[in-house]
Amino acid sequence: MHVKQRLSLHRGSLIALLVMANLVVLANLASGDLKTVSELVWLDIAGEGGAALLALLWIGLILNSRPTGRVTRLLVTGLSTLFLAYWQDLMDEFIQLPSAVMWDHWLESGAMPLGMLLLTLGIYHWHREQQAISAQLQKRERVFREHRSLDGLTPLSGPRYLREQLAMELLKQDQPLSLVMLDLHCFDHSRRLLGPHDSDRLLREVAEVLLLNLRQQDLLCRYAGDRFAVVLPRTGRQEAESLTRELEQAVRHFAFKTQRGITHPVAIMAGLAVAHDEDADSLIERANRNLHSPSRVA
Ligand SMILES: Nc1nc2c(ncn2[C@@H]2O[C@H](COP(=O)(O)OP(=O)(O)OP(=O)(O)O)[C@@H](O)[C@H]2O)c(=O)[nH]1
Repeated sequence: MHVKQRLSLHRGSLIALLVMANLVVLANLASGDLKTVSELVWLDIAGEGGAALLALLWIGLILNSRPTGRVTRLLVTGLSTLFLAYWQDLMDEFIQLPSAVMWDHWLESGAMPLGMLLLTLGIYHWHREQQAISAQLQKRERVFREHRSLDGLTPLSGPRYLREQLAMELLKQDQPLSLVMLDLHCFDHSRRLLGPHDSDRLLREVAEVLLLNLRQQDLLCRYAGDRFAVVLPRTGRQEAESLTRELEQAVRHFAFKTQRGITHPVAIMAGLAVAHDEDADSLIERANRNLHSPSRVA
């Protein structure tokens, strides 16, 4: 989003600040007299004017980088109040107010602590918001790191994780467990036809299609190059066969588009193994073997 678009989201706050700043100028002009040039103290003008300008700059930076909401409101209101205190301080340098006028003291001395208080509240909530965001980022970073160490191409885990998860599921002896191996048909041919970029994207998109067609409890892993493995916990033969058919159909109906917009047909072969009394490696081996058997099930 452009700076202009972002600032337009906060148009109300900016207009309110402009109106307040103008009112302060008008109130000073209406109540006091302009000082002569010889009465001006340039160092004070530079210091107070600089502070007011910095407060404005901070408001601009916050409005440009933050979404609307409570934290932004607190920060901007606090900084605007501080700006008004400095602004009145600056007016004092140009306009002499009669000693009977008290509102300028209130504006200078009252607005400053109020602005600080609002700013502190805003920073406190900003800090909490940042903690929540950091916690989420850490989680994502961990997931990303784990996945990266297993498979750099798809957002899936690799064969090591598959074996670990299968071993865990196989411990639950009272529940049926199925494993489906899925292998892209003639992927070597596709890779040569499509080139490395499109064939990589094909693998990623097939992984997404498969994920979309799985249930919450299922686990999809990338077993090797163009081979995927699906762990189906609490699933017996009949249900596993029906899920396998659905996965095959989903991939067959997937119209992969090359970079040039041409549809490239995709098909997948499946091998299903229902767990008996065995370990993860033997289950994987049987599912792999069934990829090449006409019945695809054992
Ligand atoms: N683009 C890309 N290709 C890969 C990747 N990993 C493996 N491959 C390719 O996948 C192809 C797998 O070829 P094969 O094992 O012969 O499989 P296939 O061509 O599908 O043959 P069938 O399984 O018999 O249908 C090889 O050409 C590998 O180079 C990868 O990460 N990206």
